[in-house]
Amino acid sequence: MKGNVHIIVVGKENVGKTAIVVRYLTGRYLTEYAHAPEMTYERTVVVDGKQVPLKITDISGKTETDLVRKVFTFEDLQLEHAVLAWNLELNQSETGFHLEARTGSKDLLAKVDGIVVVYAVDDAHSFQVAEGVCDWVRRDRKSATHAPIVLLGNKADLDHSRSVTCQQTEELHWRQDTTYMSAECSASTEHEDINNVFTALISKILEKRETTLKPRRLSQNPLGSPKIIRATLKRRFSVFTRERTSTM
Ligand SMILES: Nc1nc2c(ncn2[C@@H]2O[C@H](COP(=O)(O)OP(=O)(O)OP(=O)(O)O)[C@@H](O)[C@H]2O)c(=O)[nH]1
Repeated sequence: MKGNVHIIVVGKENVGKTAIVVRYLTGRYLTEYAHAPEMTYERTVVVDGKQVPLKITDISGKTETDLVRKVFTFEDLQLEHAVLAWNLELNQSETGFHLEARTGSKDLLAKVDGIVVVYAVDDAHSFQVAEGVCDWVRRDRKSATHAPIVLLGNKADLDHSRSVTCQQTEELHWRQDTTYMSAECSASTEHEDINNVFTALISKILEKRETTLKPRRLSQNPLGSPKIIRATLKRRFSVFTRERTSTM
């Protein structure tokens, strides 16, 4: 296969992004993970019988959120959510404070093939963040980069302390978007659900790639059906027929 498939995983801190990625790639679950602003993993996976070179970037949700909140009064809630999930950094210069994408998130967004937005089912705020991020991504991305999005509810094993219902995901207005999918999983107890999510996403990306690359099919008969050809010829030659008739 030519070119790798690049997927990014984003979401509020502590929702289990790293746990999901590690579970998918190694089948293992660890209780603690080293925190890095951004980690990229590269593997070859088999999807739809094809060897797919895969790149997954796990973006930490840890931000200087409190500091950011103190300095900025967010008029745009979606931006606030994007800040929470995209690891934006607050920088101070002579002219004041600036928000900057520490990981080049916005540039990354233009280049990725698929996005997994994670929330935890026991953390209602993480769901709001995820929803805001999906809206922000859909609004921000260029029309040419309609990367499929998966909204993934993790920690499904914590059903007893659930604060996000399945109905809430179903009610999202952008559900009609064909590039959007939603699912739930538990990185701590299950491998299969996570595997299915990534497989479905990669499959969708490959399908999208094939339709974009496929050359436009030429019509079987470029001139049209015999009936149309006969009608066109008749129209063209009717001038001569009329002329001949008038001289008679
Ligand atoms: N109960 C339960 N705990 C989980 C699950 N997945 C992850 N965790 C725990 O949640 C905590 C956070 O997991 P991480 O994978 O580090 O979360 P993250 O979203 O990558 O966090 P940041 O790097 O801070 O953005 C860890 O203590 C995990 O053990 C899950 O499915 N169920």
